[in-house]
Amino acid sequence: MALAGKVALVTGGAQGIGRAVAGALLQNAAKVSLVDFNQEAGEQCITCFNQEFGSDNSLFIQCDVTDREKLQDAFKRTVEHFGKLDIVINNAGINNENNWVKTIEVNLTSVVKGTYLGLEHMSKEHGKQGGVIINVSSMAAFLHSPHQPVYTATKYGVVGFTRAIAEASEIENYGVRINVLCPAFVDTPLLQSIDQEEKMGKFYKHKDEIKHRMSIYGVLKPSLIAEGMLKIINDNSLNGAVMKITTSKGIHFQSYEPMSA
Ligand SMILES: NC(=O)C1=CN([C@@H]2O[C@H](COP(=O)(O)OP(=O)(O)OC[C@H]3O[C@@H](n4cnc5c(N)ncnc54)[C@H](O)[C@@H]3O)[C@@H](O)[C@H]2O)C=CC1
Ligand SMILES: CCCCCC(=O)/C=C/[C@H]1C=CC(=O)[C@@H]1CCCCCCC(=O)O
Repeated sequence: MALAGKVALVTGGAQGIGRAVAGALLQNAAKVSLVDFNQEAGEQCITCFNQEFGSDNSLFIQCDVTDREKLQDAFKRTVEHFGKLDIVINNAGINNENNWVKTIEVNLTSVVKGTYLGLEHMSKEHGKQGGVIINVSSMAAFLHSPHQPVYTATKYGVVGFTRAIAEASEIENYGVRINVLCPAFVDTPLLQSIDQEEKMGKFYKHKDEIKHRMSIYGVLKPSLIAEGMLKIINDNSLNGAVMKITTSKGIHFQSYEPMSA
């Protein structure tokens, strides 16, 4: 998919990985709708994007992705503002083992809802033109963290859901490619949650073990994750792909044995 003129909706787009991929999309002449519940970060981000890329190419919508009606409205407002939708990046995520119900709601339930909303606005079954959806998981889906069991579960779930709905999209000819991206540790504010007992709960005592893993595996730059996302968007052959991004191997893909009878 050529990016110029394309419209992308990015959840969690106000900071971290979401902001990085939004900036990369704007640099390639796409238009972006940032859906984030952090009003201050969203306004600050949009101010920067408007200065760098012009005020007609970015939109900030304050929205908690766990509020289904507000998320549905965010998609509707994005299409009303830009006239169409081509790319959805379900990126918003948290690390909160203390409030693990919320973690499931943000990291998994909202990714499912965002995927279905993306299909509503892009799928040929709804008379639309097709598009691309990227769901953000984690390398925790391959190297589980004993100190983040629910975070790990949500990221496993995002991989499984994405692979399944991608095959459904192919079978039903939705015209929408759906892929999942699994980064290792990335240098974003999310990592601050490791030092927050209110987020880590009873696993807080293991924070130094997580930091030790970070020292072993390294910490990636958000720009590399954005590079991986653009690769997925630009490669029309990718559907149901599981992209992994690590310090040791860079951007690569998980391979799976064909399903046996
Ligand atoms: N930072 C890391 O080491 C890694 C992050 N990831 C995943 O990447 C994604 C992005 O994470 P980061 O950029 O690192 O985090 P971040 O905390 O820097 O940014 C996340 C953004 O999502 C927003 N957000 C959180 N909950 C929301 C909600 N309920 N509604 C709307 N917006 C909400 C936040 O306001 C923030 O702007 C997440 O899914 C995370 O699990 C995956 C692997 C590693
Ligand atoms: C800690 C809060 C933010 C969580 C970010 C995240 O998703 C972390 C994932 C890590 C959890 C357990 C792990 O060890 C995950 C990283 C695994 C990296 C594996 C790299 C392997 C390699 O380089 O070959």
